[in-house]
Amino acid sequence: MNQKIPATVITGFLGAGKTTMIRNLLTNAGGRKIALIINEFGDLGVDGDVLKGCGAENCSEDDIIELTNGCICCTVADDFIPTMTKLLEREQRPDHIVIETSGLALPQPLVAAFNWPDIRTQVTVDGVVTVVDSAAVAAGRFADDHDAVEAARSEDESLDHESPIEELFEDQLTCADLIVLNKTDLIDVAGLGRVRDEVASRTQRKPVMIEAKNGEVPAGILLGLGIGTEGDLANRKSHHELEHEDGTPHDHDEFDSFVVELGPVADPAGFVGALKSIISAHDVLRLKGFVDVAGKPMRLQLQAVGSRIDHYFDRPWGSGEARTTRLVVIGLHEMDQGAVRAAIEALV
Ligand SMILES: Nc1nc2c(ncn2[C@@H]2O[C@H](COP(=O)(O)OP(=O)(O)OP(=O)(O)O)[C@@H](O)[C@H]2O)c(=O)[nH]1
Repeated sequence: MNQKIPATVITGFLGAGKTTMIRNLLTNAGGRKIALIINEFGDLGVDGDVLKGCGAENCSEDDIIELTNGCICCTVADDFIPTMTKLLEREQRPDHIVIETSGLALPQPLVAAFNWPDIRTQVTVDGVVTVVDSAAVAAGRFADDHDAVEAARSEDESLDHESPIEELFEDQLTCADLIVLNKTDLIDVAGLGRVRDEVASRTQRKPVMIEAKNGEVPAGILLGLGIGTEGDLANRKSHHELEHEDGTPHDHDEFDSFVVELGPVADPAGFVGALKSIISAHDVLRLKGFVDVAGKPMRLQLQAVGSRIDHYFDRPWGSGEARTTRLVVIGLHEMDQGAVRAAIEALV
C-alpha cells in the first residue's frame, strides 16, 4: 500500500502570521514538493496572491489551491473533501500537503475530515500548528472582560457564548500539536514569559511551544511531527462541540467581512495614518489588500492587524492587470459596516 501523505494544518487567529510562516516554509522546504490549500475569510484572495508571488520552485502556482466559499470548517463536505480528492488523483502527488485555515476557522471539523473513508486511507494529519500573535496576547486582545461578558449574557439570554474571539482563540490552541509564539520582536522577554503562561492557561493539553519572529521556523520543525491528529480528536473538543454534543453545526455569525474598492491613492502615508484611526475607532480586527498609488508602477500591499499596519510595494502592476485599490475589512458582527466603508471611501 502507498504510504499516506502527511498534511500539516496551520491555524491561528486573524493576522497571527500564518501566511508569513508558510511563505518562509516554502523557501526552506528542502526539496519537498508541497501542495498548499489556502482558506481565507473575506472574498479577496490576498493570501493566495502573496503565496503565489513567492515563486518557490517546490510549490508552483498549480500547487496552490484557494478555497474561497467561506470558512473551511463549514465547507468540509462541499469544498475541502472534493479538493483533496482531486489533489490525490493527480499523477504527480505532493510529498506534503499544507493547509492554511482562515483566521476564524475551527480546526476540529477540518481535522475530522481526515477520518472520511476516501481520505483516511491516503492522507494523515502530520500535525496541527497554531500560530499565535504574541503581541496581541500581551495587549490583552484575547482576554476579555469577563464581567462585561457576564453582564451582556444576563441581559440577553440567547447569548450562549463567551466572547467569540476568546473562544476561538482557545479552540485553536486546544487543537494544537505545536504552538508557535510568533511576533516575538514586538515584545520583551518578561512580556513573552507572560504570553507563555497565558497561552498555557488557555488549553488543558500541553502542546510544545516555540518562539518565532516573522514566522521563521525551520521546515524540519514544522513538518514531520508524525502525530496522526485525526485519531486524537476526543481530547481536543471545541467549545461548540462541548456545548452542542448533538452535532448542531456551528457558524461564524459573530464575524463579518466586506470589501472596499477605491480609486488611486495620492498620499499613501496619509492614507495609512487615516486608516489607523478608522480601525481604532471602529475596532476593526483585520484589514488587508492592495493599493493603487497614483503614479507608481508598483502595487502597495497593506496589512493591518488591529491598528498595527504594515505596508510595502510588493510587485509591479501587470501589463493587463486593472490597477485598483481593494481592501478586505474583517470585524465583529456589531462593527458598523456602513460607517467604516464611508470613512474609508472618504479618504480618496
Ligand atoms: N512585527 C512582526 N510582524 C509580523 C510577524 N509575522 C507576521 N507579521 C506581520 O503580520 C501581518 C499579518 O501576517 P499574515 O502572515 O498575513 O497573518 P495571517 O495569520 O496569515 O492572517 P489571516 O490570513 O488574515 O488570518 C503582516 O503584516 C505580517 O508581515 C512577526 O513575527 N513580527
